Amino acid sequence: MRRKLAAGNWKMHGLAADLDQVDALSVAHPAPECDILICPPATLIARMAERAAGSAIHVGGQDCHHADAGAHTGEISAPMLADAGATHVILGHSERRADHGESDALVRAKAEAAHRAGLTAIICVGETETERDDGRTLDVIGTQLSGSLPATARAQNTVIAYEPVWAIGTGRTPSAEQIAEVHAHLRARLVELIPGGDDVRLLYGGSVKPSNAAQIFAIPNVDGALVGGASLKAADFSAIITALENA
Ligand SMILES: O=C[C@H](O)COP(=O)(O)O
Repeated sequence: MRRKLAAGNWKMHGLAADLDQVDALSVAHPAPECDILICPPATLIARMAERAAGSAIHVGGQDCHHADAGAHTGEISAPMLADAGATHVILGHSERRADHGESDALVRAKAEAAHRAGLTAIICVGETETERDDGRTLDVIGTQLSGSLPATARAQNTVIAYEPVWAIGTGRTPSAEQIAEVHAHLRARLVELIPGGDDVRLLYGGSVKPSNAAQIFAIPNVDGALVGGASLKAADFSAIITALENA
């Protein structure tokens, strides 16, 4: 039985005053029937981890370097994230793949670094609109998965997030059939690629909101969500968490 996961990605949003959201969520969900994770910008990780101590809320990073330490100005390593109180890290988000040219091989190296530091890697995959229109979605997703997944990946340290690039921040979502097709494909590939692949959690991400969460969580092989915009407001993220608990 895979425990569900509601993960919020704050992206480049959030100042100290926004840490109040953690208090609101921990009051609303003192003993949730799913895992709850917030990935704030790096500047807030340590303070958020302190704020979340004793609650059911986990804190994660949005990226890490593939090396544990070194002369890499501006970068943050996986051991640093763990030291700050993070338990998870998002890797290979399409915004990083697009903005920073991150390849599957680099994402894989980062995931290995995350595992060395004891972090759970949330590895993102997703097709562009052109790739979907060309009928290449499953090929693209399969290639990203096999290229980004390190040999160290197991259900205990790895989560896969399917995020169609065209659905991120757009208000558009794939049909239930389209999500089900991709998640079934990911599940089959995971079973082939790693021991215990059937137990790896698969998240959907891309314009998840309180109004569509229950419908998305009813889709087979959807074990939770990676939520962007709607995770910035505690009331909206709380409603999504509740939908996941009830799924
Ligand atoms: O990491 C989160 C995703 O990019 C989804 O973002 P969104 O919920 O704002 O569409």
